[in-house]
Amino acid sequence: MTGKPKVLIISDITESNPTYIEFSKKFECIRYVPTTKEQLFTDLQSEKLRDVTAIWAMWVGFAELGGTIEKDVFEAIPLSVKVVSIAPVGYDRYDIDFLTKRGIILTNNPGLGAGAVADIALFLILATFRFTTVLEQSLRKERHVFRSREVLNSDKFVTGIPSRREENVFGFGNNIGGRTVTSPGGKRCGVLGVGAIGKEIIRRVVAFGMSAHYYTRTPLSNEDLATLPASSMTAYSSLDELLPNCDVVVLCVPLSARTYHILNSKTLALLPQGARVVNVGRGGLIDSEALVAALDSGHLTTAGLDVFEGEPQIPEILLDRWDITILPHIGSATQETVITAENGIMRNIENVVLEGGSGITPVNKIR
Ligand SMILES: O=CC(=O)O
Repeated sequence: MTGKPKVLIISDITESNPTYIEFSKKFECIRYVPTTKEQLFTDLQSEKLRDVTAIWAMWVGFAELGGTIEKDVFEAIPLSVKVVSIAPVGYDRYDIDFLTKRGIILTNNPGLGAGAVADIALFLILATFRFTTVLEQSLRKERHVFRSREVLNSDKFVTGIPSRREENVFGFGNNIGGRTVTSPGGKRCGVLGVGAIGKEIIRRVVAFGMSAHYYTRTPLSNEDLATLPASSMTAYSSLDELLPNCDVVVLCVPLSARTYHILNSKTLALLPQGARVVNVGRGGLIDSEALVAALDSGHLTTAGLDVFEGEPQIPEILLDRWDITILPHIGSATQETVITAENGIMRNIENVVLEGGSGITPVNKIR
C-alpha cells in the first residue's frame, strides 16, 4: 500500500520517458500484460485491482487483444475506475454509452500521429500508381531485375495476375496485368475527411504535383485554408460530387454509423474508370467485397489499405491480390507517436484523478 492512486497499465510503455518517470512518483503504476480476453476479465475483478482509479489502455482494443476492451470486458472493471485513457485517435471500438452510464470518462489523443498516417497514405498512393507491391513481389520471386516480357509474363509471376500475355504486359513495366502504370503528378487526389490527417495528406500530395479535392461537412475556416495549399484545392458539396473528380480517393474519416461502408458498390461506381482507392482510416469505411468486384471488373486500377474490417483479421478476399497493397495498420506506428500518446494518456489521467477535471481530451461527458 503506497497511498497513491492506482493506475492499471495494460500496455507496453517507454520506461525511460521522462514524463513517465515523474508520473510514476505520483501514482502506483500496476503493469499488466494481457494474454487472453477471459484472463483479463478475471484479473480485472481480482482483489489487487479493486481500487484502481485509472486504466491506461494504450492500443488494447486495436492490437494485441484486438477488440477486447469492449463492453463485455468493461463490465468487469472495478467500480473505482474514473477514467480509461487510450492512445488512438479513433475510439470506434469502445462502447461510449456503456462507459458514460458507468460514469467513466474515456479519453483519446485527437490528431495523434497525423503526419505519420499521412506519410503512409502517401506511400500507398505511390504504390497504387506505380504498382510497387506486385513489382517487388516479382523481383523477390525472380531474384533479378526483369526487363523481358517472358519473365513478366511467366507463370512464376505473382499469382492472380491476368495471363492475357502479349498484348497486356510489357517488360518495361508500364502496363501490368492490362492496367496502366502512371505517375501521380498532375492527377486528382480526393481526400475524404479533412481533419488533422486529411490536412497533412493534402500538403503531401500537392507537394507531389497532385491537386487536392475534398468534401467536408464543416467548411474549412480561413485560418485552416491559410495553412494549406489552397490554390491547388477544390471543395465539393457532397460525396457524390467529389468522387467523379478523383483519380485516387483517400479515406481518413472516423468510422461511425454514418460512414460505415461509405465506399460501396454504388459510390465506387461514381469514381472515374481506372481510379485508385486508399484507406488509412478504418476498415469498415469500405465494403471489401464491392472493392474487389470493382478491381475485378477493371473499373478500379489498384487499392492500398492500411486498415481492415474485423481487425486483427483481414478479409480473406484481400490477401492474395496483386492489385492491392496491404499494410498491417501501421499508419501512426512510430516512436514519436508512441511518446506523444503516452504523454497524452498521462496528462488525461492526472487531470481526472489529481485535478478533479473531466479529462483534457475526453470522448464522452459525464454528468
Ligand atoms: O488507428 C489509429 C488511431 O486511431 O490513432
